[in-house]
Amino acid sequence: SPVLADMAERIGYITRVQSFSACHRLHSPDLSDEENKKVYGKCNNPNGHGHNYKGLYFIIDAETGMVMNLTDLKRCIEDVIMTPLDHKNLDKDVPYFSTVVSTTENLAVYIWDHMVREVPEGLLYEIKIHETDKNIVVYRGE
Ligand SMILES: Nc1nc2c(c(=O)[nH]1)N=C([C@H](O)[C@H](O)COP(=O)(O)OP(=O)(O)OP(=O)(O)O)CN2
Ligand SMILES: [Zn+2]
Repeated sequence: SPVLADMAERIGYITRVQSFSACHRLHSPDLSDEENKKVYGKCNNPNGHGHNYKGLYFIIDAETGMVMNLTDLKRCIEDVIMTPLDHKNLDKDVPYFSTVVSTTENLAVYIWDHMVREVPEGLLYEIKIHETDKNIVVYRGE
């Protein structure tokens, strides 16, 4: 019997939430010190600051009754998020952010670009990062 009736007409979404901690400083090498201070304000403080980020990863649609096996998704998240980012200084430890400002928008793009290679084609729907309880960024690969 089919794992899910008329699957072709249905789209399911799953989310796996993963928290990770990292520190950073918002600073663009393309701007002067004064411009950096003006654009990024307190987040340009040379000492940096930390966040407990919370990321949510939505994957869509499949033929197996599972959108994607959550055990496989957990492994992808480990490789894409936890190993390179958790307990790291984003600006110093992650080569990508040596030239790209470590805003949450850019972090979402970084995670999308790396995650999209690891999951079956077309399944990654959205990266949503909670930088703080109030600051939330969504990126859908557009
Ligand atoms: N567009 C963006 N703006 C800001 C980003 C960002 O990634 N994208 N990041 C920061 C800082 O990193 C900062 O840590 C967040 O600052 P703030 O808004 O002050 O954080 P809170 O939610 O903790 O603020 P409350 O004081 O609790 O309101 C800044 N801007
Ligand atoms: Zn910050």
